Amino acid sequence: MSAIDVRNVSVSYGQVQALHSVNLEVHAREFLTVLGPSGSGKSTLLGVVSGLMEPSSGRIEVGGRDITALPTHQRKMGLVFQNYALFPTMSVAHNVAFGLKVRGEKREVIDAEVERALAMVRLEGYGGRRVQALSGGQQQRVALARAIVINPTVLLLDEPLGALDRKLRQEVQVELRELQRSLGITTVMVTHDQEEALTLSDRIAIVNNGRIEQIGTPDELYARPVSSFVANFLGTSNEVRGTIDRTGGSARFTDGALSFECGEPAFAGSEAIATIRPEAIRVDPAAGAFAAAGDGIAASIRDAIYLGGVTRYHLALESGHEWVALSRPDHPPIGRGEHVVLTWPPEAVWLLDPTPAGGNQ
Ligand SMILES: Nc1ncnc2c1ncn2[C@@H]1O[C@H](COP(=O)(O)OP(=O)(O)OP(=O)(O)O)[C@@H](O)[C@H]1O
Repeated sequence: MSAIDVRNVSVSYGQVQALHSVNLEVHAREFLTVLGPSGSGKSTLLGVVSGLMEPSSGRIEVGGRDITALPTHQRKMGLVFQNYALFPTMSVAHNVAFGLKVRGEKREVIDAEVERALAMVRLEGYGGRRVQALSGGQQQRVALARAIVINPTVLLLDEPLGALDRKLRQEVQVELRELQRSLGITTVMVTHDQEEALTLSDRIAIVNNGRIEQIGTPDELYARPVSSFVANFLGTSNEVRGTIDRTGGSARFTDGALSFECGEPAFAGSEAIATIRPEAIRVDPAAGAFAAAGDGIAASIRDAIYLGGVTRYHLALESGHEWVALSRPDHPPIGRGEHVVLTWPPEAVWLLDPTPAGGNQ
C-alpha cells in the first residue's frame, strides 16, 4: 500500500487549470521530489496533499484512508514551506513548540520534545536564541525541527532551501537527507532545482503544464526519459529528429545530414528523436579538416568553457547541428575553432517517440 495516494486530482483557479487529473503514489519512507518549471503546478500539488488547497475533483488518501475533507491540522503532516515563515522575534524553542502547543501538550512534554527535535537538526542548546539572530541555514533547520516535532506521518517541503546560497544549500541538503533516512519519514518535496532533486530523491516526478510527465528513480529518468521535456529538464541532451533505417541488419538513425548507429526503440514506427547526453560524446582532435573524420562525426569547436575538472564544448557539426559535449578530465584540452571528431557508443543513443502520445505516460 502506498503512504500517499493522489487520485485523479484536478485543480482550477478560475480559468486556469493548474492540475489535470494527476495520479501519484508515494511509497512509505521514500523521499519523492516533484520537479518542474515555474508555474507547472508543483506547489498546487503539494497544497492539495497538505490540505491548504481543495481539489476541484479527485481525492487524497493517506495509508488507504480518504483524507480529502480533513483540514490541514488534522492530517499529521509536517510542513516546511518557503513562505510558511517562522516567527522572527520569538525564540527558537517557541517556534519549534508551536505545533505541540496547538495540540494542548503539557509543558514538560513540550520542553522535552523541543529539545529532541533541535538535537535532530543539530541545534542543541539553541532554544533560547531568537530566530532573527540565526543564519539562513540555521533558520531552515528550525523550520525543519518545527515540522518534525509533532511526529508527522508525512513531511511536505516546498522549496525549503530556496533562500540559501549554493554552498549552504548543498550542506543542508545532505543533512536533510540524513535526517529523513534516520527518521524513515515519507517525504514529498517540491523544487525547480534539478541538482537538488537528484541529490535528495529516491524518486522524482517531473511535472509539466499541470501533468506528471514521468515518475522514476533519478537514474531511470536520466537514462530513459519518455520525452524531450524530461530529457532536457534533467540535464542537457543533444537531439535530432529523423528516421530509423533498418536495412542491412542493424538499425541506423538518419535525418538526411547526419547518420549513426542506434539500438531498437521501445516503440513502433520509424520516426524518432535521437538523444545523446553530452558526457557520452568523445571529442578528439581531427588530423586534418572535416574530410578526415573517418568513422566519427566531423565538427568544430565553437566555444570551450572550462568548468573546473571538465570542459564544456559547444560544437558546430559539419551537418549543421549545434551540439554540446563534456570532455573527460583525462583528455587534453582543445581550443576554440579547432576541428574535431565526435564518437559515441551506439548504446548512448536514446530514441524518443516523436508522436504526442509518446511524450506522456
Ligand atoms: N491563487 C492563484 N490564482 C490563480 N492562478 C494561480 C494561483 N496560484 C497558482 N496559479 C496558477 O496555477 C499554475 C500552477 O501554479 P503553481 O504555483 O502550482 O506552480 P509551481 O510549479 O509551484 O510554480 P513556482 O515554481 O513558480 O512556484 C500557474 O499557472 C499559476 O499561475
